[in-house]
Amino acid sequence: MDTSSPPPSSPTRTFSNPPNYSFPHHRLNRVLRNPEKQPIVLVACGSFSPVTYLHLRMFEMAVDYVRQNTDFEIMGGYLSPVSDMYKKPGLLAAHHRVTMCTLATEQTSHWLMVDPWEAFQSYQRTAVVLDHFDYEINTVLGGVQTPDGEHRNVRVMLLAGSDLISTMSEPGVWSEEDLDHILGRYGCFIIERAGSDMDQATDNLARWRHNIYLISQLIQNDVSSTKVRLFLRRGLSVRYLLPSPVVDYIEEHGLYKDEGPNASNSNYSKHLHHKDVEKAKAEDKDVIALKKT
Ligand SMILES: Nc1ncnc2c1ncn2[C@@H]1O[C@H](COP(=O)(O)OP(=O)(O)OP(=O)(O)O)[C@@H](O)[C@H]1O
Ligand SMILES: O=C(O)c1ccc[n+]([C@@H]2O[C@H](COP(=O)([O-])O)[C@@H](O)[C@H]2O)c1
Repeated sequence: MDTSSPPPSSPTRTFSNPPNYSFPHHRLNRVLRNPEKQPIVLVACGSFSPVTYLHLRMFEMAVDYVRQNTDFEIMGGYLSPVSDMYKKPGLLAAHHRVTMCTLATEQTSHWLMVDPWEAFQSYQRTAVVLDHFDYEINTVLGGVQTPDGEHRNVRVMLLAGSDLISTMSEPGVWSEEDLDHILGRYGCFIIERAGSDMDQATDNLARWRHNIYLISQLIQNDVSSTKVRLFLRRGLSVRYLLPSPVVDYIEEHGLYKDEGPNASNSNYSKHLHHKDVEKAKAEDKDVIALKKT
């Protein structure tokens, strides 16, 4: 890794903030431990309906990978739950998803944060979300410092599962310009996901290979929010699949007892990925299996 390469400059976009919004940075490390390293921040975009231990584990896997294989230093990590306007089936209202992510990060982690910026407004493309982080961290906060007080810009990087990255090769889901922005300018860490071939997922993204870091799952975990929602609908326990405060919150508020507001939403077809079709098929199989019990 060439740490002398210039960090991405702040974008020229203007951003619309939700009412009463302030960028969370209470756990952002503002001083590099090692001045030779390039400071980065990890951003995971997704539905988080609900957040699971696997979503949190993705960050820990990235920490180990970064320490062992790169010249980066991680200054912070963020979950960025998607807007209600994404209208994906099973997508619970943003305030519940943000609260669950906040419970999970504040009560089980010392360094992860939740940014509600995209959740509480109209749908924002991932390229715009990453620009928002770049703007807040490098332009508004002024980046970070070395132990000697030298300024450094922080590189924002996407953290995603291999199912999400494989949608980047599917026609009509992501714009070419946005892919170049996300993978060319920022870069990403991809966590292997059961049922999603990592090499196939990145085959068509070869021109950005230098900015794509593939992380194998050494302990396989195929928990998904879809399966958790299915269990909850069937009255099955999800304890120890999700952080306890999240399970308690779901129980207290009686969440996920039905299929949710977007169950048969045809508008979502714009975003309907191959992986969702596969998941829907798997869910059908699981329902049949559960009915037999
Ligand atoms: N088991 C997993 N292995 C690797 N990555 C995962 C896993 N579960 C989720 N992710 C990643 O976490 C991010 C957020 O995912 P998301 O909220 O869509 O979770 P999900 O479990 O895939 O949800 P759903 O089942 O509702 O589609 C995405 O980048 C996704 O690829
Ligand atoms: O920016 C895009 O064009 C784009 C296209 C498809 C998906 N995304 C983002 O990827 C995430 C996918 O979440 P999910 O739950 O559908 O796996 C979510 O944060 C979306 O906003 C983003």
